[in-house]
Amino acid sequence: MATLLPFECRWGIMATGWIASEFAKDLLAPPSTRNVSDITHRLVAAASSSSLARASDFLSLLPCHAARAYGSYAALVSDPEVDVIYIATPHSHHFANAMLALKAGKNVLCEKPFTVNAPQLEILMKEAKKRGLFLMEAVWTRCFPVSIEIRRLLKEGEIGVVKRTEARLDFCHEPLGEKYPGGEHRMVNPKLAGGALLDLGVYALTWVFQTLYHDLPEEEKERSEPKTMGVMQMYPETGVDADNVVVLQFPHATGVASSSIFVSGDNAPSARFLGTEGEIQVIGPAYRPEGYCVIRPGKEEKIVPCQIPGKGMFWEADEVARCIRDGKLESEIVPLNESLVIMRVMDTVRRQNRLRYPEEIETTVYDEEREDVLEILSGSAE
Ligand SMILES: NC(=O)C1=CN([C@@H]2O[C@H](COP(=O)(O)OP(=O)(O)OC[C@H]3O[C@@H](n4cnc5c(N)ncnc54)[C@H](OP(=O)(O)O)[C@@H]3O)[C@@H](O)[C@H]2O)C=CC1
Ligand SMILES: O=C1OC[C@@H](O)[C@H](O)[C@H]1O
Repeated sequence: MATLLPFECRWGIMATGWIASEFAKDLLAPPSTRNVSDITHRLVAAASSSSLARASDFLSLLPCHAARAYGSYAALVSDPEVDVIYIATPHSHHFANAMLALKAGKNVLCEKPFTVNAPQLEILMKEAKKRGLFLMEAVWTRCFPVSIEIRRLLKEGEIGVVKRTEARLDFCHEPLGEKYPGGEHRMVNPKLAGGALLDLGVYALTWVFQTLYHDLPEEEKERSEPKTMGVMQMYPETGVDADNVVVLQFPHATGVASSSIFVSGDNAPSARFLGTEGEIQVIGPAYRPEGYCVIRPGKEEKIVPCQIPGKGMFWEADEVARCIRDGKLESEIVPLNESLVIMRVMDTVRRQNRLRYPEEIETTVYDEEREDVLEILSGSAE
């Protein structure tokens, strides 16, 4: 009997910072450790905009001996062996970097938040569609089996009708002054589109949208874009938001999403789905759910821990591989339109709080010279 070989997805990694390295390690973990046998991943190449040596160093720490190192992103997107580019640069650069990859004919998985604003994302979506390429925001959380399981439970009425979702991501683990000296770190740097909302709030909003919007019938989604009201407290040194609370009014339910670098996380659940017959709580941080708890009046609490054999980024990579294998241009788990609606919500909250980034990174104009402009702007040019 013929055995079907797994589909091999060939990756190029753009940038060599922290998350690029975490992603690469997960990508190269044997799929069997998570009971996956239909696809495999190969890391074909990685590029650094700083130097070729940095890309080589990055690869030398990984078990991928034949992978090629490039000293520019342009060289990476020209590699004919690469099927999909994973973009792991700061927020400010996503639009230009994704355009570079799409224009070179590459499928794209782009780190969160997708872009600086919704109009930039609309341009990326048009470009991908025009070229018949796959495009997805790397909201890895959505691809966790536990997220899929929670969505199923809510859909099946485990806690009745969900009337409110509350989600939060508070990320102050150290005194702020020590963590972000000089305000240069991407978390607080306006030139890199920093701030709690774009960096962390996107996860809290993801839980609101996965539970109050994702499973609505398509024809209902258009009239269900929520009314949005958000407040922010600013990081004094740089003027980006350090703390925010966003209230979303859907026709059928309410969402509250908050995120902060001022507040330290505690043991409270990172998300609560409140229904007419009980609630489900997410255990673990909003970006990396480790389990859930079902609470119903008069019944025993049910705690369900979920195993994560690694960091958990392989599940989004698996989703990308399967979509590419099946010729899909977008993922049903992380749909483009949902990323766009969330981006619009973040635009609204920024407008309400007068948080605007430098024009050079809010722009919807793309030209190849932009790469240099961005480097000068963020002070990273050598
Ligand atoms: N999914 C998740 O859990 C996480 C996602 N993220 C997201 O990943 C992205 C990157 O975050 P992270 O890895 O922490 O950031 P890092 O600062 O560690 O890395 C960013 C990399 O981008 C490249 N880069 C290109 N231009 C610039 C520039 N002007 N300034 C700084 N870096 C530049 C650099 O790589 P090179 O020099 O090689 O080109 C740099 O190493 C962000 O979008 C962030 O929101 C971050 C953390 C967790
Ligand atoms: O995406 C993220 O996840 C949580 C943190 O590790 C990180 O700062 C943020 O960018």
